[in-house]
This record gives sequence, C-alpha cells and structure tokens, in this order.
Amino acid sequence: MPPPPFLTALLEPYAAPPPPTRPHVTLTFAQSLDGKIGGLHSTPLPLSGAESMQMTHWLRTLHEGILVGGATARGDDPQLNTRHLPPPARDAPPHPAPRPIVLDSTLLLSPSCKLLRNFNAGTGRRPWIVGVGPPQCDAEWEKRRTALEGAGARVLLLDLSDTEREATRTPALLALLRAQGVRTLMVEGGARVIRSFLSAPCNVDTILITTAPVLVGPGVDWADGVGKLDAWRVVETRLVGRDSVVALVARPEEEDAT
Ligand SMILES: NC(=O)C1=CN([C@@H]2O[C@H](COP(=O)(O)OP(=O)(O)OC[C@H]3O[C@@H](n4cnc5c(N)ncnc54)[C@H](OP(=O)(O)O)[C@@H]3O)[C@@H](O)[C@H]2O)C=CC1
Ligand SMILES: Nc1nc(O)c(N)c(N[C@@H]2O[C@H](COP(=O)(O)O)[C@@H](O)[C@H]2O)n1
Repeated sequence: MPPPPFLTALLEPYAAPPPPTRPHVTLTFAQSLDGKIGGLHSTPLPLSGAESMQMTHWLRTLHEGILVGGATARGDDPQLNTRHLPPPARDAPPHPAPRPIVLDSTLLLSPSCKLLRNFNAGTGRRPWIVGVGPPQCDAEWEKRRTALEGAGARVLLLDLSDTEREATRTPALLALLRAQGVRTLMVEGGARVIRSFLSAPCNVDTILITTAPVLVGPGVDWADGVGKLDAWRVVETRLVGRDSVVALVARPEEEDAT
C-alpha cells in the first residue's frame, strides 16, 4: 500500500534538490478546535483520530529526518516511527523510517528514552540530538553528553552565542542538518519549535495541520504570537476520518496576500 496520493502530490517539489542551506521542510502537527496541541501536563495528548494518525505516519515515510523540540521529547517520550502503517506487501521493502532528531539545547534528554531504547533494540534509527554549546567548564553537561552518546545518540552541536539564539538558531540548525545530508525534514513541534520555524517563511516549504473535533481548554497554544500566516496559501483541505486536514505552501512573493 503506497502513501495517500494527495501527500505524494503535495511533496512533489521535494524531488528537486533542496537549497544548499537547508532541507525541504514540512511543518506538521495536530491541534484541537481551540488551537491547542497539548494539555497542561507534560504528557502526550492524543488528538488525531486513527485515520489522520496513519496519514501522519505515511508523511513520516516521505521524509529523511523528523524533528521535535526538547520539551516534546522529554514530556511525550515519542518514538517518531511508522508503526501505525499496515505492513508492507510480501517481498516489498520496509517502510522508510526518518531519522529522529531532537532539539535539546542543554542535553537533558534521558538516555533511557524510547528513541534510544528502540535504536538499541534494532527497531529504530540512531537518534541525533542537537545541542548548543559546549558551555565552558560545565562538567554536568559533559556528563550528560557522555551518557547520551554512550546510550547510542549522535550529539551535534550548534555554535551559537546567547544573543544569536532566538533569531538565528533555526536557520543555523537547518544549515547544520543540510550539511549532514538531510534533504527532507518533517518538523512535528512542539509550540516553541513551531513558532521558531514560522518566524520566517523561508524556513518552511509546506505546512500540514490536522484539526481534531475536540476542545482542550487550557493547554499549549501553538499560534500565540505567530501572526496571520499571510505568507502562506492553502492548497488542500480534506476530511481524513473525523479530522480535517489543511495543507499550505509558501506563497510566491509576487502574489497578493490579501
Ligand atoms: N499535537 C501535536 O501534533 C504535537 C504536540 N506537541 C506538544 O507540544 C508541547 C511541547 O511544546 P513546547 O513546550 O513549546 O516545547 P518544544 O517541544 O517546542 O521544545 C522547546 C525546547 O526546544 C529547545 N529548542 C532548541 N532549538 C530550538 C529552536 N530552534 N526553536 C525552538 N526551541 C528550540 C528549547 O530549548 P532551550 O530553551 O534550552 O533553547 C526549548 O526548551 C507538548 O505538550 C507536546 O505534547 C508536540 C509536538 C506535536
Ligand atoms: N499527528 C499527531 N497527532 C497527535 O494527536 C499527537 N499527539 C501528535 N504528537 C506528535 O507525535 C509524537 C508522538 O509520536 P509517536 O506516536 O511516539 O511516534 C509527539 O511527540 C508529537 O510530536 N501528533
């Protein structure tokens, strides 16, 4: 069974080589009707129904890397694999699995997280952890780095000063991943990562938002401070099971954004 044709059509432009400075980037997440992607507690909040969750797992097969922020990695303990897909047909190759990438500036991820457990069990790819540093003379940080590497992670470091961090770290991160050979990247969140990627339209090629017909109430609001998404145009809306899915692509500069 192949991925849904609307997904492959949406990502057709990714067949072209990415720019030298970054991968092709898809930003995707599931939200509630009241725009929440998480609850008040640091635990995963299931929003997607079975069909849209499977769609997300198909989308994972279409990317070389899958990225989450440190808070998501610590709170959700995600696997970032394709386990919700039907098994491939007999004699067909396994579904491609993206490389898990965690943005974890201070290397606080647990060495016994599921990503590392799956890697060590031979059921997941080696996760990459992107930190910022190294901070000078910080023995605790060195200890955490050694523990993560000992557990199988590859630690990559962004060399950014504190003043550079908010404005330039997403472009710097994308350049780092591109230099490491990542040509297509799926970004799943959380809220801070979404905001940081949306802070400049040139960070993202495609946005795909699943909206589940539920209300969360107090929780994690991804859109707070994002603005109007004027730089984006809708290219697809569809029902996937009980959820609605909207896809947007970067609007060409010459097009009127009204
Ligand atoms: N429904 C969905 O589809 C999804 C929901 N979620 C939910 O999102 C919530 C977590 O979101 P949130 O708390 O905002 O945390 P994030 O997962 O966005 O992680 C933010 C952390 O990542 C680090 N970081 C490193 N580089 C960057 C960068 N370029 N941009 C932004 N952050 C960076 C920051 O560390 P530092 O400050 O040290 O630099 C920050 O602490 C959870 O509730 C989770 O369940 C998450 C993914 C998808
Ligand atoms: N598409 C989608 N729908 C939801 O309802 C979600 N809660 C999420 N969360 C994201 O998926 C990660 C979990 O991945 P695994 O199931 O462990 O593979 C979670 O960390 C969020 O990034 N996504």
